[in-house]
Amino acid sequence: MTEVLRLDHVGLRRDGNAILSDITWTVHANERWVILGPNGAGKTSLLTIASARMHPSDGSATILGEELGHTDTQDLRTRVGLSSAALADRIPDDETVRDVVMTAAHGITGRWREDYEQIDEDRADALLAAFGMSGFAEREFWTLSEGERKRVQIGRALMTDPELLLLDEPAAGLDLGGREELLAALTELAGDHRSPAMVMVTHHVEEIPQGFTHAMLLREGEVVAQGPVRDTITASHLTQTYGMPVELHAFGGRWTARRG
Ligand SMILES: Nc1ncnc2c1ncn2[C@@H]1O[C@H](COP(=O)(O)OP(=O)(O)OP(=O)(O)O)[C@@H](O)[C@H]1O
Repeated sequence: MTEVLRLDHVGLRRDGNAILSDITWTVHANERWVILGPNGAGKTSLLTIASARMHPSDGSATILGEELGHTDTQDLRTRVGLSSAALADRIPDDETVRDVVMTAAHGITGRWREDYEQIDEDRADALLAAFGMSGFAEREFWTLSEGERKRVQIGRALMTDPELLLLDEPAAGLDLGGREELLAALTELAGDHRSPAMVMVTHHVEEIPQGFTHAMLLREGEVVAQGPVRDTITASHLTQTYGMPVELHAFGGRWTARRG
């Protein structure tokens, strides 16, 4: 299966601190990864490298066959879909929902004088429909609820038909109903063979959608465990990752965790 992402001994340093250390990781086209780890473990930093928005300090990162540092990252970024709080914060308040999705075609937030074709508008509308947001296309983004915003952001991340989809805490801030709806949408996306490779960061094993195939556990910038989801999401690995005894239960293809 095609390799979409390969990190070889990647390290990241800021102000003399190691944020990521010796990360070696490969993602293939048919894989759906979940990344878990405590606050500050380096999850967002890892996605920032995987989305070609930051270069590693050590090692090499190859995204869709292009090695960072030896390629035009502007082009590469349009081939990687990213949904993150940092990106959502850059969306102007008065941007319409359709434009939030459509402007991803130009890799920007905030519609200005770019040219869009009917096909762009049709794709944006189809993505909004796929995430149950058809009736919201003309609304201003700021008027949406947190759950509605999250769904629009994932639609936006898919606008360029990316080969790699990165979701940073897509269920953060959602209520129970909103979370379950989003998980259903992600489960459907994960199960569709036309979907891109997916990597999702989350804080909760409860938020791992069914159909996710692989997991990585990070602690203090280092990999504690990675591999097929059933071998990786274990009580013993979570105990190591969070530095406290963790009790893990599986029920109907979903997990739940608490202090053991
Ligand atoms: N530009 C920067 N300069 C200095 N330190 C940074 C920078 N960016 C991130 N860090 C630090 O790197 C560490 C990892 O941050 P990162 O956001 O990747 O973690 P995370 O696992 O996503 O955390 P959270 O779960 O809280 O979102 C943190 O200690 C953070 O303070």
